[in-house]
Amino acid sequence: MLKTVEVKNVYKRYKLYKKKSERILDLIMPHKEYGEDFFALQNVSFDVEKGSIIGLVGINGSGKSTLANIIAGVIPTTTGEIKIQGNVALIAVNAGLDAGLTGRENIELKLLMLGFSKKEIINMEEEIIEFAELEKFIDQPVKTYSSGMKSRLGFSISVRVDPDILIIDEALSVGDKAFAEKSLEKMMEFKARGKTMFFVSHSISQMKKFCEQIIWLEFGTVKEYGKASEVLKHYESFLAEYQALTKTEKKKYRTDALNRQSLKKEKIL
Ligand SMILES: Nc1ncnc2c1ncn2[C@@H]1O[C@H](COP(=O)(O)OP(=O)(O)OP(=O)(O)O)[C@@H](O)[C@H]1O
Repeated sequence: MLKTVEVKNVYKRYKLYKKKSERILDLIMPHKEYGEDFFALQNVSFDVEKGSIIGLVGINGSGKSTLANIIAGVIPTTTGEIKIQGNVALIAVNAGLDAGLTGRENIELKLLMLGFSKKEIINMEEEIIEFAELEKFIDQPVKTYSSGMKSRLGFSISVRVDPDILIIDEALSVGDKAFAEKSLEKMMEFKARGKTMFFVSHSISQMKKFCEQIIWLEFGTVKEYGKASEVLKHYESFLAEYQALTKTEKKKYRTDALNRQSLKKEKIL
């Protein structure tokens, strides 16, 4: 089978600064290493076959959005390799929308950037506005939109553009139920057409309905990758155990993991 996404030994490091002055010092004197290294992703590797529907799960801060953004090319890796066959669209709240422009201007800008002609844009525009249910508001600045409206606009542009790989990051959780159902139908259509899709959500029931495989991230590393029914079963029992911890135990669990994410990786990076 053809691989559409290959992720190899990917690390993503963020610098955490205690004070603004530290950030500035780090910029002007990088050799002194101000700030603390924090690895949102550590040694992440996996392959995805064309037409797969992959769910990304993990508790808050486990690195799902970071990974989604890296696959979409929105942010770079620190080290590691990403190979993508085809074009990718990321749907996330606010992703790729310019808040100062109107909804219509955002549609036009995005389509122009993707290389569509003026004539094609005119044809696509009305369909996008209708699907997003934004008719009356389309000429208002995006900064006046609710998060549901932004998510509807982002979703509608991305699906109309018809990408080879579609990444949906929690986008459905902010819209209303009717739009979520309409979007799910659209995603089913994509699935039937053999597109590759990544789906980030905290909703296990949506994952069960939709995904064939699951990547479970835990504090920046891949804990499990495999058949959805199996990985979700393990993830659900982990969640039950985690939720049963006392507040202090939960805090310790998170602190220990966060400390592991801050360890120096000098040999690798
Ligand atoms: N720009 C940044 N600078 C510093 N740390 C960051 C930055 N972006 C993300 N992080 C950290 O990286 C880790 C992973 O974040 P990410 O948003 O990918 O997690 P997530 O699994 O999507 O979380 P959630 O389920 O809460 O959306 C978190 O600890 C987060 O605080």
